[in-house]
Amino acid sequence: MHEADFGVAGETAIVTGASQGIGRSIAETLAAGGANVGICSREMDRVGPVADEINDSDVDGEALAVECNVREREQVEAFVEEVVEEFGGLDIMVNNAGGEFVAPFEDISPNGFDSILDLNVMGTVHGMQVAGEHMREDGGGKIVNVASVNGQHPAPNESHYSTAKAGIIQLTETVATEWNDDGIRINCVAPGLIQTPGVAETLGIDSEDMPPRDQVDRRIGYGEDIADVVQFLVSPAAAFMTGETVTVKGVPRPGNSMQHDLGLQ
Ligand SMILES: CCC/C=C/C(=O)SCCNC(=O)CCNC(=O)[C@H](O)C(C)(C)COP(=O)([O-])OP(=O)([O-])OC[C@H]1O[C@@H](n2cnc3c(N)ncnc32)[C@H](O)[C@@H]1OP(=O)([O-])[O-]
Ligand SMILES: NC(=O)C1=CN([C@@H]2O[C@H](COP(=O)(O)OP(=O)(O)OC[C@H]3O[C@@H](n4cnc5c(N)ncnc54)[C@H](OP(=O)(O)O)[C@@H]3O)[C@@H](O)[C@H]2O)C=CC1
Repeated sequence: MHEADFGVAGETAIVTGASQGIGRSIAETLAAGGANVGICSREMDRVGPVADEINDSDVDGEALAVECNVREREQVEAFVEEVVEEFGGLDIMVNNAGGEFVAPFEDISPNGFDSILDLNVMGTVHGMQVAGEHMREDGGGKIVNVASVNGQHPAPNESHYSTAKAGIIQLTETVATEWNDDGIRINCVAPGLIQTPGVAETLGIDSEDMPPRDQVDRRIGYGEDIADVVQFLVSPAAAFMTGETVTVKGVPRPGNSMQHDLGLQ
């Protein structure tokens, strides 16, 4: 009888942008599943306590925090190297670090547009290329990129971010075909609106009284909604999936976008 295997125990994973929000949920979930996790953010003061909390808990996975700005190639190289040395390899790379500001297209300067492309697209390119090199040497691995429903549907006032996230979806599909022979599976997750500190700051919304996770409608997402899907994508259960983008957005609505969810569209 076939039994599905969603396990990650004993694997080594990297999660970028894990001091809070979705990245933190992914790191905690993989560590609870028994994976060792290397996590980064731009500030050790913010990401260090997340690793401490994982290491002080009773989960099987260990955590290593490293200060790393994913926009800086050399920092990504040093981060990945440190994790490989600490845990003896690299099986899973989750390119989660990303972000934006909200502004009409005509008000976004070339430098402003470029900063969002650099953070989201080039941050992912650095993570994929640096991790990919280690994975090729080790005979394979799994990569998950974090895009957004905004890369799939129009989202007014987020032209730079939507362009970047659409790019991440295409990057996933294309490189998955190139690296298939190296045993590297690459997939993407496209979250709908997820309650995180970043969203609270960017959109000024918080959701103290969210319905429980088993309710799909009338709520925005939890970080764990994304983390569970990421764990599936890097597990043996997803062995026949590569180059895919999995949308995780609760109840589908016409013109689904974050603005729509917020009643702004
Ligand atoms: C629906 C939303 C869902 C949310 C999803 C999330 O991802 S939530 C996650 C939310 N959390 C995060 O996003 C956290 C991560 N955020 C970051 O890393 C950075 O804040 C950054 C990448 C957004 C900018 O990085 P950086 O160091 O390069 O910043 P910098 O200060 O050097 O500015 C560069 C250029 O951008 C311009 N500009 C900036 N703001 C605005 C604005 N509001 N308006 C117009 N323009 C703006 C600025 O003027 C400058 O252009 P200029 O004047 O030289 O022509
Ligand atoms: N929340 C949502 O509704 C959605 C989010 N997403 C995507 O999910 C991902 C996570 O979003 P969310 O959790 O909401 O974001 P948050 O802003 O809450 O968290 C972002 C994380 O990324 C880190 N980070 C930001 N910039 C960098 C950088 N240059 N280098 C390294 N780390 C960085 C931050 O750490 P620090 O500040 O300490 O550096 C923080 O840990 C992003 O890619 C986002 O675009 C997609 C769709 C919806």
